[in-house]
Amino acid sequence: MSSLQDTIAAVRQEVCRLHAELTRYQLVVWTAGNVSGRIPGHELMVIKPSGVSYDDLTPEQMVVTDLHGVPVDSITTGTGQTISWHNPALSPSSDTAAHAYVYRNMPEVGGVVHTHSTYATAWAARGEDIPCVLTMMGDEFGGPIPVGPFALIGDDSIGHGIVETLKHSNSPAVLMQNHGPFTIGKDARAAVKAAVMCEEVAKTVHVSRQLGEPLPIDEAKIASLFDRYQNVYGR
Ligand SMILES: O=C(CO)[C@@H](O)[C@H](O)COP(=O)(O)O
Repeated sequence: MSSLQDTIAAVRQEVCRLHAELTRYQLVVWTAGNVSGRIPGHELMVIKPSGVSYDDLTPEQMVVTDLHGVPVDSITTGTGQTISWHNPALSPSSDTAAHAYVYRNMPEVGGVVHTHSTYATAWAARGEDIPCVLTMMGDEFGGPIPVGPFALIGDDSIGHGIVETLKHSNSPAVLMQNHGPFTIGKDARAAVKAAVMCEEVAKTVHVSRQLGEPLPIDEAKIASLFDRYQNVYGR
């Protein structure tokens, strides 16, 4: 087996496994959320099939597509060698074009996640950024979690909204207006972590607002928190 086939098998395994984290942290209901991962070094990504229950997902069902979201089952290398793999007879997620747009336009991104987690989606429905009023937010998001534009599902308009919003932000999460959170990371696991943290802070800031006005954290302290967490924490 070529190293590309090994890499595809490993990313399929990881992307499949990470969907169990979406249910473990109660970020999704039914089939309403998806994880994808880039195949490093190739114009390829792996994403879950559309409409399959999380409990039934297997690594072999993860769909390999190009970075326009079109399923592909082989590539021809620069040396003329054809490398092929098996794709399932399943459509890729309805959010594939959005994920693919992010990979095309943010080369540093290796994983994308979408959920409809309750509190983050409630903020998205109101079209309001989540203000940075928690040290956990300074750590993970480096500022507020921004709202992206309303966009219809199916083409790359969601992807365009994600990229245009996140390129002006430290945040790995964007709340697409009236829709829900999309998160990015250096790999699929990091994007899942951002989705978990996004829901947690959306809930806490909402609860805090019920009690009064949360206290802001000044910009310099947010920058310091972000720098420590991104460059020192866990090393
Ligand atoms: O956002 C949406 C629809 O609002 C999607 O996330 C789907 O609900 C999940 O679809 P598949 O990944 O199963 O196509």
